[in-house]
Formats: sequence, structure tokens, C-alpha cells
Amino acid sequence: MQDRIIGHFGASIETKTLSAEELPPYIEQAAQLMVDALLHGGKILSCGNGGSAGDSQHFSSELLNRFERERPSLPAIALTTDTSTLTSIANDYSYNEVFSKQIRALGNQGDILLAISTSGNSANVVQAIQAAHERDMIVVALSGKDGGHISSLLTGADVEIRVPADVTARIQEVHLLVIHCLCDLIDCALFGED
Ligand SMILES: O=C(CO)[C@@H](O)[C@H](O)[C@H](O)[C@H](O)COP(=O)(O)O
Ligand SMILES: [Zn+2]
Repeated sequence: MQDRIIGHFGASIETKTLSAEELPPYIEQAAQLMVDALLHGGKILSCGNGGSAGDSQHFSSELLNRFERERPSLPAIALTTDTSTLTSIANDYSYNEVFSKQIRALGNQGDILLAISTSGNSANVVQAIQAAHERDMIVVALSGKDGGHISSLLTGADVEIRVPADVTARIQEVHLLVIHCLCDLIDCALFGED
């Protein structure tokens, strides 16, 4: 059993090493888009399923509350938390619309959608991206594997941060690290390097 554990640690380290070689320019671009949106009165909506729902809440709580230092609250909404809204949309329409209907109500031009999917194929995240584009929002996608359907939907104004891995858990582990990088870069840009 300990060999399995050591195997998980080794695979996670390997994925992070590869990601450190490939992802920094995309993470920097994504942070810049988020900083520009926040400086112009925009907000960041986030969504995903399962572990990625947790990631989207993790990110929004770090903006709304704080990351590693004292600073004013920043505007963000996780679209994964309101069970009355989620269940009624899924019940009356379709689970595929649970995020897109919220985006049509809450998303404005200049806001950012942080769309999280390890496969890039979750239908409700795909529809969220389509709704964000209809609202003239920019999309930052955290993906993995071959980028899936999501990657084919993105425009030149969007950014995809695609983790170079095929195992969902390994991709999620890097997604969380990327989220912490984004929070750090946002704090540095808005409040100065500490
Ligand atoms: O956390 C995990 C697996 O580590 C699962 O809950 C996982 O997030 C779920 O199966 C999701 O539905 C997968 O969706 P996606 O990443 O392909 O968009
Ligand atoms: Zn998981």
C-alpha cells in the first residue's frame, strides 16, 4: 500500500514539474485578464463539477475573503453553491443548463468566467462557456487531457490552461496550484508585491 502512496506522490510531482515547464505563460495571461476585469469593475464567475465544483468555490472564497494577506474583498461568485437554483434548473430544464442560466442572469460584459473541467467535456461547462460568450465575457478555462470540446469553443480572447496529464486526480492537483498562482498574481498586481 505504501508503494501505491509513493506512486501517487511521484506521479503528482511529475505532473507538476511538466506543468511548471508549460503553463506559466498561460497562467500569467489569465491573471492579467482577471486583473483587468477587476480594475474595470468586473467580477469572476466560476463553475465545474465534482472536485472542480470544490475548486471553483475555493477560488471564489479566496477572492471574496482573502488569500495570504490582508486586503479588500474582491468580487467573485461560484455558480456551484445555490442548491435551490441548481436543483430547479436541473429539474425543470436540464442539468446541462445549471451554470448557463445563472450566467445569463449574472454575467456582464467585462466579467470573466473561470470554467473548470479535467476532461473539457462536461456539457454544463460547455454551455456555460457558450452563455459567457453571448454575454461578451472572457473565459479562462482550466482543462486537461486533450482539452475536449471546451478547447474547440475558446476564442483568441480567452485563455486555456491545459494540464499536460490524462489522470483526473493529477489534473485536479495542478488546477488547485494554478488557482493559488492566480490568487497570488492578482494580489501582487492590485496591492503590490509583498
Ligand atoms: O473529484 C473527482 C475525481 O477526482 C470527481 O468528483 C470529478 O470531479 C467528477 O467525476 C466530475 O464530474 C468530472 O468532470 P470533468 O472534470 O470531466 O468536467
Ligand atoms: Zn477528486
